[in-house]
Amino acid sequence: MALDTIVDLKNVSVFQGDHLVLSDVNIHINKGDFVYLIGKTGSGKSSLLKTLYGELPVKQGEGNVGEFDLTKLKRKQVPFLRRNLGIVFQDFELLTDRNVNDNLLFVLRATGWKNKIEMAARMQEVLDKVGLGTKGYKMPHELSGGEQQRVAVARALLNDPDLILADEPTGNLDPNTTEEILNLLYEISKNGRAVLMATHDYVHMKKFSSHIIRCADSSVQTEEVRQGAI
Ligand SMILES: Nc1ncnc2c1ncn2[C@@H]1O[C@H](COP(=O)(O)OP(=O)(O)OP(=O)(O)O)[C@@H](O)[C@H]1O
Repeated sequence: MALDTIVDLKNVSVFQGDHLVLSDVNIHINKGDFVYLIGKTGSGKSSLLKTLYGELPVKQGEGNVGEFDLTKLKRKQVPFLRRNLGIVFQDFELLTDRNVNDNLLFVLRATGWKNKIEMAARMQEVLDKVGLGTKGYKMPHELSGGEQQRVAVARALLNDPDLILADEPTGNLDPNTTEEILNLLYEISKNGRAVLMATHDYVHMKKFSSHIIRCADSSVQTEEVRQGAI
């Protein structure tokens, strides 16, 4: 794979059980790319993301995410794949019984960090990056939806992933907050990572030049889009 390649799928079929969701999927994502994943409800967006984070196996075709060959991925390797990814969901999925710092600490510990000073420094770094440098002591319920999603983005950045996968990350947010989160994800992609984001939000999509992957009729098409072109 070329050095800048983060995702490379060739003729991949995506199954949910025996049900063929997508066939002949060809996708190439490089460092710096900000890619929207669109398509009607049930067209296979989440299934495609699940394939990329090792939740659904690649049984047909060839697939690589970073250094990982998805066709050869064993169950026990999935956590290592996920350490190289940041995943953000629509409903934030923060642990509600602990504050922001402890949410981040939980992930650091689960991914092998041991040194307390290094962990504290990394947590501060990612919170600063999402503009929540002073809110580490807050409980999730003390934060707005947009702030909670920023925490989820901070959490996704902890292990400095090459690829952020976001499944409708702005689905529960108002338009202004949506724009803030999109700006944040866009900026992250421009710092040498890639972002693949499933969305139904066609309005905000116009704001960025980016690539689009469209799921329809059991297949995907890739399009390039310029500002205002949709
Ligand atoms: N766990 C599952 N078992 C079996 N079939 C599933 C499962 N999850 C999804 N499917 C089916 O796979 C197809 C694709 O679903 P998927 O969730 O990937 O679509 P989506 O584009 O993400 O939809 P949405 O926009 O509603 O999130 C649908 O037909 C759905 O019914």
